[in-house]
Amino acid sequence: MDQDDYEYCIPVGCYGAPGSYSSEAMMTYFKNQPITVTYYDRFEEEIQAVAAEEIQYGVIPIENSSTGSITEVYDLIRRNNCFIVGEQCIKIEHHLLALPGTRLEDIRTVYSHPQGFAQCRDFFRKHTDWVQCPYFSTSQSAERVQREGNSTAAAVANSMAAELYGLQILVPHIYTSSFNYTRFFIIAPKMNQADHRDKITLVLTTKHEPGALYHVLGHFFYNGMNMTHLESRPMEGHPFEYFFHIDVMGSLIDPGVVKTLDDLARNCTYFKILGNYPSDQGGAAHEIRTYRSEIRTQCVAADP
Ligand SMILES: O=C(O)C(=O)C[C@]1(C(=O)O)C=C[C@@H](O)C=C1
Repeated sequence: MDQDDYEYCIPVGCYGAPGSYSSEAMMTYFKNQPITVTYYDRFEEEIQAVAAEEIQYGVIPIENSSTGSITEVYDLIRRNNCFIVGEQCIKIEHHLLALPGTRLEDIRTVYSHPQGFAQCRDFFRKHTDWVQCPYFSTSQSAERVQREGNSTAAAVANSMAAELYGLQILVPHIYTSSFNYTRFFIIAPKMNQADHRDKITLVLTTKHEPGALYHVLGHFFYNGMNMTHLESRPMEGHPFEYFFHIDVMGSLIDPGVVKTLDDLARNCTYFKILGNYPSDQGGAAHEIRTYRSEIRTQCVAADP
């Protein structure tokens, strides 16, 4: 590789370390594109690096299908000057990893990202004598078990981490829900201008009065815009008042969508578009849509 090749690489930030689910999402999203990766221990450091334009993109988890939103990331994206330019869903398959030769009865301590523990709640209910130690990412938890050479420790992480850090899969598939997916945001210092962007993420506040949110939702309903996510986050210093983070299908290229959002913004006390980007159409997103329509069909069949 010569100097020109290095200059061509896209600088991407990623949470955790090689083998983290975030790195899996990054590799899927940037497949076949030359990237140079900087890993971050904390979501905040990564988001600030994007806002400061130290990296061109950041890959960061936003919500899990079983345990819900990674609320800290919502707050950080809102507070820092960065935009959502893409999304990537991946299937999450946690295993219990330990040093080769470790027996299940030897385990005393388990390391993982808090989401790893939350997504394997039923498994850990059977092992209440183990100390659950929240650590950075799942892959850093695996790396710690290897580095410390501790045969009473284990980590919750994926098979890629097992391979990278020389651990054995002591108990496979320890996640509670077999339908376990995490959605990641791809963030950047500037908005995505791609033609095929079809999803909008925005944040707003309303007056503290009856029906305020109902009127917000009405704008989407009357203009045929499908809302796919609503998250309320507390407003610091204003007890029990909220920022509403909303994902809705639409493109800012469409004048009808722009008019709907203009009208909506006029009725809000705060309004910011955090991104307009192409929705994930990949394998995991397809599995989720298929599962959803199967469930809907079953519900209709059960309720004639
Ligand atoms: O720890 C990792 O490997 C991560 O990429 C973080 C993270 C998360 O924060 O949700 C990502 C996906 C899984 O849901 C579990 C952990």
